[in-house]
Amino acid sequence: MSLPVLDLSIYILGGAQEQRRFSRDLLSSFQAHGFVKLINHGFDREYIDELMDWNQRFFKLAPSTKASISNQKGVNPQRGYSGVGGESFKHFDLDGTGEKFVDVKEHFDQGPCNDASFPNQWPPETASNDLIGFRAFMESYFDIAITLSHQLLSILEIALNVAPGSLTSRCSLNHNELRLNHYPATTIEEIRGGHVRRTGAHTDYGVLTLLFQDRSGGLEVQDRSVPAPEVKFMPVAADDPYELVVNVADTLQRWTNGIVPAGLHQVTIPGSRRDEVRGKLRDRFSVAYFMKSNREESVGSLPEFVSEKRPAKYEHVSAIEYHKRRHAVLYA
Ligand SMILES: O=C(O)CCC(=O)C(=O)O
Ligand SMILES: [Fe+2]
Repeated sequence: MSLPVLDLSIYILGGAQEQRRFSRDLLSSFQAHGFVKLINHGFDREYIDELMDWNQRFFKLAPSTKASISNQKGVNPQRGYSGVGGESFKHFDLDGTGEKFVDVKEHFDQGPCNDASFPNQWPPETASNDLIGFRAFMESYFDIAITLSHQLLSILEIALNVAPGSLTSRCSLNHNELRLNHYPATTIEEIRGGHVRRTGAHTDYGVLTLLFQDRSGGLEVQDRSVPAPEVKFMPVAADDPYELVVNVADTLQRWTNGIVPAGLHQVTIPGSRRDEVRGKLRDRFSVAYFMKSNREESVGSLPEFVSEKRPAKYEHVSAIEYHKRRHAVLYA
């Protein structure tokens, strides 16, 4: 089975009927998989190539340069560089052994420009480190992704039959986050060995996540056709790095009172190599943009989605408090 691929230009250029159909298709893919793939999303190929190029250039920086902008470990939103082993999604320990896994990835996290509460940390840009223009590009990507994420959320409002702005107004401050991921080269043996992974199974905390991935493969989403309590995953094809992978995250699940559940996902051995017992895995790059709620907004069930038949499942807690609670587990 593969994820539905939707063409956003059908919505943008279409009439009312095409727009309604697109919004229904978006919602139904989210409900079936927690995920969808988009083409004609507005980012052209050169721009995505450039994004992936900056991603590679950032991680080629000297370890001491990356360390000079280290993220301060803790519950706050991440800013700057995190090295291998910084995170471990132990709480989604699906085999129930309670053992700690190390996620073999390094990442760079960025929040809104001029965020006084959680300021960004930028690497020095010099001719010798090949990074001149990094910050300007990353800030431009952050801004364009704001527009796209709002557009997708407003399309979902149509499908969910709620008033325009019911969801998007809760994201008006764009307290979003952008992450560059680098998974260093490893081996199949090491991952099969059990204590090393790329990214353990998890859901994202925000509203929607927009992801570009290179051609390496390894991203998997939960196969919801398999009944609980069993959890099985299916690979997300990685043959087209220009497709945008979009997934539902916790806040949207909570706001909609479980009507649009967050997509559980992980990064592991690529699907095409699932049957191999040994061999090298080349390094992998991805860029995740997390659309998030305004920090002080509640991430409890919204009244629009609560009824006598469907009582509220999610308590009212602010988005920033929710983020901190999830983060506390992440670094546990
Ligand atoms: O690298 C990927 O494809 C997924 C990354 C991811 O799940 C995340 O950064 O939250
Ligand atoms: Fe994720």
